[in-house]
Amino acid sequence: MSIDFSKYIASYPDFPEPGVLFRDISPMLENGDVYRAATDQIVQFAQDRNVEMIVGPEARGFIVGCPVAYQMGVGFSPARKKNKLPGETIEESYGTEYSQSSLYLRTNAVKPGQRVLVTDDLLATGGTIDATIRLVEKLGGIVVGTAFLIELTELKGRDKIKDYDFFTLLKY
Ligand SMILES: O=P(O)(O)OC[C@H]1O[C@H](OP(=O)(O)OP(=O)(O)O)[C@H](O)[C@@H]1O
Ligand SMILES: Nc1ncnc2[nH]cnc12
Repeated sequence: MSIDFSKYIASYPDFPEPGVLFRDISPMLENGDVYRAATDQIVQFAQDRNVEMIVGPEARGFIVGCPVAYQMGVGFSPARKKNKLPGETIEESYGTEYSQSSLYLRTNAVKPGQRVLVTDDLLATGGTIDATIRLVEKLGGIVVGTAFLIELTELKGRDKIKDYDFFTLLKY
């Protein structure tokens, strides 16, 4: 059965601030068959690249990366916002369509030479995923792929990650 995934994305103008058309993945997550089918496509992409570890940024990167990690039997490490991760961490700052922030990763999250998939729900300006990739590479990980549910093509986030293999389910 082929699924029209676009039917499971809700669009909200002027959220969280004027001028932003927010693409919400909640309807996709709320339908078990659709969430699983979307996850399966990313699992296939990751298996083709012999992924050994997954890293995703807070918060929606967890929603995409964790079921893929579970299905593949590999680890998942969260890249988190300020004051969320205890212990020794590394930091990268970044900007997005509507925020300026930093992400942190545990220094033990990734082993040097490990093949890492970086996941998020949506690629917009690419600031978030670029910071996540920099964190992984600082630890010596090899980013063998980036995977999203949605790419907002007008915001040209792909330009920031053109050196990396890329998967997206949907484009707007
Ligand atoms: O490509 P970019 O311009 O960086 O934008 C994409 C990022 O923005 C959203 O996260 P947000 O910062 O809203 O955090 P959240 O997942 O905690 O809601 C989204 O989930 C991506 O992580
Ligand atoms: N337009 C958008 N919709 C949903 N999440 C986003 N993150 C950044 N831009 C977004």
